[in-house]
This record gives sequence, C-alpha cells and structure tokens, in this order.
Amino acid sequence: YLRGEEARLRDLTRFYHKVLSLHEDSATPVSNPLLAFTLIKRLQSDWKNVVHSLEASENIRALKDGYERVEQDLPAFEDLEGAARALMRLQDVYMLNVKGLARGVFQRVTGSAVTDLYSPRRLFSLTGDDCFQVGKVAYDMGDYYHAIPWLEEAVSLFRGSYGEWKTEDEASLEDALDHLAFAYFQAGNVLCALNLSREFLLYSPDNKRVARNVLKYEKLLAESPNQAVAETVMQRPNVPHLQTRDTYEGLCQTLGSQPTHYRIPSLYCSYETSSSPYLLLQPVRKEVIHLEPYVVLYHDFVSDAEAQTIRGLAEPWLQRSVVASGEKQLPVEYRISKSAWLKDTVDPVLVTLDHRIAALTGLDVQPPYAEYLQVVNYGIGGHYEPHFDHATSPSSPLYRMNSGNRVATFMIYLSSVEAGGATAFIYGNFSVPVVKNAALFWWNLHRSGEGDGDTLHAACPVLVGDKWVANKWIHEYGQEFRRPCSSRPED
Ligand SMILES: O=C(O)CCC(=O)C(=O)O
Ligand SMILES: [Fe+2]
Repeated sequence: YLRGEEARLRDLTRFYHKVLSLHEDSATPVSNPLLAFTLIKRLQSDWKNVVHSLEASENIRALKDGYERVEQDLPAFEDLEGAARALMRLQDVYMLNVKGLARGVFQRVTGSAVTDLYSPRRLFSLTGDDCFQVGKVAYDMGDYYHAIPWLEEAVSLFRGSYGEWKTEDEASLEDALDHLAFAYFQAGNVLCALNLSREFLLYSPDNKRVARNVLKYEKLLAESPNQAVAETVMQRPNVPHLQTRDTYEGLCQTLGSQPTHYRIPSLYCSYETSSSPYLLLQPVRKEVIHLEPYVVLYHDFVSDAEAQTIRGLAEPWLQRSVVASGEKQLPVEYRISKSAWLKDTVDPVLVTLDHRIAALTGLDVQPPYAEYLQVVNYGIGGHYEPHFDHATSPSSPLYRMNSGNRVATFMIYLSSVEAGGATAFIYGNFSVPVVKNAALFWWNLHRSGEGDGDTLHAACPVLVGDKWVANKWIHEYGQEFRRPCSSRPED
C-alpha cells in the first residue's frame, strides 16, 4: 500500500512539474500552435483524468481487503480486555507501580522501598493511548481503583505530546480527561473531577455535558467544602473467594526464594532410586521442600528434548482451561491458562514418562488409576489462584473415573520463565520457583482419604515469559497396597 501510494504521489508530482514548466513562458502561452493545443487538451482532458483517477481508491481498497482476509484471526475485544486485566493483575499481585510500568520498568513499591522484580534488556514504554485502553477496560467494569492510575498516566502522557495526533490512536487528551474526571467523581473526589473537567473545557469549550458537570461539581463543593479535601482511599475490588489473598501475593512476590530452608535438617537433598531397578543406574535428584504438607522437587526429571516434545504434542490441542464448578466445567477468571489432555497412545515419550513417574512414586499411574497428562500453558498474567487439586464435593466431575479422589499430584515444569509463575503453597507458607525440567510431587489426601487442607496452592501470575507445566493426577484406587490407608487423621 505504502509503495503504491508513494508511486501515485510521485506521478502526481511529475504532472504538476510538467504543468509548471509549460506555464513558465507566460507572456506568449498560446502563440505556439503545439502549446495551444496541449493547453486546451490539458484543460479539457488531462486534469479530468488526474482528478478522477481511481488509483487512490484502488490502493486503499487493496489495504482494506488485505486486512479483511486476516481479520477473523486477529485478537478480538475479549483478548484486549483479557490482556488489560492481566496487566492489572500483575500490578496488584507484584505491587507494581503504574507509572513505572508505563515507563517500562517492573518495580515493586512498598512504602519507600523499591525493588526491581525484572530488568528488561530493552526499555519498552507505553503511549498515552496504550494507558488509556487499560484504564478504559477497568472504567467500563466500574473498577475505578484500577481505572484512576492508568487514566492518570494516559492524561499525563497525552499532555506531554499534545497536538501530535496519531492515526492508530483511539483516544485523545480530551477522552482521557473526560474519563478520569468521571472516575474521580465516582471515587468521591469532586475537586479532582472539577479540575479535570475545567481542563477539558479549555480544549473543547463547546461541550455542554462537561460544562454541566462543572456546574454540578462546583455546586457540590460549595454545599460541602469538605469534599474538596476528602481524598477517598479506594479499596481494591475484592475477589470474594480469595480470603488468603495477602499470603498468596506475598509468596508470589518472593518469586519462589526460600532461604530459611537451608537451616532445617529434615529438608535435605538425595539421589532417589525408590528401590526401583528402573532408577538404579540413573537416580533422580530429590529435594525435600516441605514436610507438612509433604512436597518434594525432583530435579531434571525430564530432558530438554522430552519437555519440548510434550509441549509440541499439546500445542495443537490447547484450549482455554476450565475448572470444576458443581457438576460442570467452566472457564473462570481465577484460572487463566490454556490446556490439553494427552493420552499415552499419542506418543511413546508419554509411555516412558508414565514408567518413570510410577518407578519414582511407587504408584500405579495406568488409567483409570491416574488421569491422562494435562499440559498447561500460561501466557503473561496467566495464573491459577489458590485451590485444591482434589475434589472437595462428592458431586465433582473428578469422580466420573470411578477411581476415587486425586490422592497425589505430580507436576512437571516444561519451561522456565523470566519472572513470576512460582507455585505457592498458602498454608505451607512457601513458594517453589519454576525450575525447568523439574517435577513437583505432593499428597493431596491424608491416608484416611480425607483431603489435606494444607495443600491449598496456586500458580502465581507469569510476570515475564511463557510457562508450561504438565500435571499427572494420581487417584486413590490402585494404590491400596502402595500407599496403605490409615485411620489416624494426621497420617
Ligand atoms: O502451574 C503451577 O505452578 C500450579 C498448577 C496447578 O496447581 C494446577 O494446575 O492444578
Ligand atoms: Fe493445582
């Protein structure tokens, strides 16, 4: 399109210069019969052809056709909204400062302490319009807690580049001022709403709606001047099911570092063979991470090549993850990822993997005693808020396999991440960083069959990178002689 338009403008310029040069000798323009003829021809036909040329519209048509051909594969509004919510999630969970984010830095700000959670190799900053779009998503949901800082940033960036209008922008300084003023009004800060609306009127003095708002705000302030200073402290919108939010977020912010562990002797490392001939020649490096709940990390459980193969097998089948809700499976905001189930018959590498898991855990992982392998991919902001892997209600779809509840989880990290994405154990008060090729194992049930409430865990949002894990959920049945039951509740 650009090349077509450039050629068209070159041709118009050529024609223009030709006309100019023909008129240079203006004293005797029509004394030469040839010139006289071309002047008449020019005025009768040349100009008409130039003015009615279809080239401009053909060029723009080709641009639009090209766009329409790919349009259905482009992100939809839902995707933009999801990406904006992901940024707000990262902002909340990692206590990132919006001003910093807009400048391209990932700084956790608590009081006066500033920590860099990630240092990008190249600083990438946001425009006023970028910040406006994030703020607008929050604004449209009535979430003024998030809308205000993003719209503030949009206003400040638009002010700095006022007059430099860009084709790709959806919003302008006026739009940002208008939205921010209303957000402040909703948040109870009438003075800010008034000042921003007045600034708006400097640029668009004819806007009657905003002029009416200014009168309304002035009246409100005259009636109760306290509102001028009543800077309402906005509460972050609370997610009702997440009572453990502060602990969870604190564990995510450490990005999985647990330095105190090195002082506890019962948390040790060893070469594990699990008395299995299969592992005798190649023991697995085991790290006991925690005792109650019992969580171990097996380092280098898979090779780079195996991890790559498993990701590749899952990739074409990935779909938005769902969770069990009553008897149904639904997509929810508290679990954002894509996942796919892989049957053993899909590839021999999955059979090998099952043998290795069985040898290491001593458990039977043949269907129906274990589920197929679930491969999960978390994009930026992807997460899974605190949850149990085992069923906590008898109507859970997990019981459809008729092999009892999920007694244990064997989860393999198939990638690394640049920042974030740790696995946090809320009541255990620790988080495990993503260790590529390692596998995390824990028991979800006590030996009595009762769910172990201490296993409440979560996948922290991915701050930077692309996280892949694979879950093998092992069920109660089939393990009767491998993990004998006990009636003592603490076992
Ligand atoms: O990805 C993680 O770190 C945890 C995943 C998880 O808990 C799950 O998929 O059930
Ligand atoms: Fe889980």
